[in-house]
Amino acid sequence: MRMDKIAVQVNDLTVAYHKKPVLWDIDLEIPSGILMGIVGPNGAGKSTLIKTMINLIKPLTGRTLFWGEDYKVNRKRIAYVPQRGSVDWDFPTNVLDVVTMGTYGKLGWIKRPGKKEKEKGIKALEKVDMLSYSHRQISQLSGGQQQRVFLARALVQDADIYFMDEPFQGVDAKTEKAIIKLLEELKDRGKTVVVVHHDLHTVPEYFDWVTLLNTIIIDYGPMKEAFTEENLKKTYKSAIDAFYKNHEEVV
Ligand SMILES: Nc1ncnc2c1ncn2[C@@H]1O[C@H](COP(=O)(O)OP(=O)(O)OP(=O)(O)O)[C@@H](O)[C@H]1O
Repeated sequence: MRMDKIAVQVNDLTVAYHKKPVLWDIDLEIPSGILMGIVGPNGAGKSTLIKTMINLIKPLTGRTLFWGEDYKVNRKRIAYVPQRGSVDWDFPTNVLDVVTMGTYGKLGWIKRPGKKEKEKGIKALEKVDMLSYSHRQISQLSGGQQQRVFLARALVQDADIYFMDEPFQGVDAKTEKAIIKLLEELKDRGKTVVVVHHDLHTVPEYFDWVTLLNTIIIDYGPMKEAFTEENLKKTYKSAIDAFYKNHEEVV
């Protein structure tokens, strides 16, 4: 694969919490311009993988390169939408402010968002159908609305790579459709989109690449090649075994 076609390169990445490895010797190459799902059972290390790639967690070994360079060099080109549950929604701020704050990556820390940034924020809110909530406190939003606000915030950043940790969690079917449409639009504009996803049924429909993770990488690649029954069995085997062990008395 040519270097300029690879957006992200992960080498020998091992991560542990309290000395217990949760990611083991991860090697992964993500080409530019794909829409990729990361799947695996609960606790497989999906969120940890994304967070480690973008320097939020320090690995024991290994590193991640973006377009062949360190994360720090490319910080402004990388957007991250965390899991909704990991954010303090009681923070006293309104929807438009949260969204315009997404432009900080471009503004630097000192400058406050001005008229131009506000206009960008409004456009993004319009795109996710949340404009009428722009002055609402973020504590007064439903789960699906929070998710849309986060998406708008990522959109104003106008990054080249988007990492999203379970963007469909707790949203209704209509919002899910709207989000997937946006992700496809990003891809059509040449962006790289990486999404932690839970629902195996929708994986082939939503994404064109998939990574199967369970502490180690089981496989990754184009959907047809990687999303096979055998790979799925390998990925979920320990989870299935654990389920039957816990339910021995009832099965
Ligand atoms: N801050 C932390 N301290 C200690 N252990 C952690 C921490 N964060 C995650 N873990 C553990 O690391 C493992 C991987 O967690 P991670 O959240 O990356 O998995 P995941 O695949 O995203 O899970 P899920 O699908 O349930 O969200 C789990 O066993 C989890 O309990």
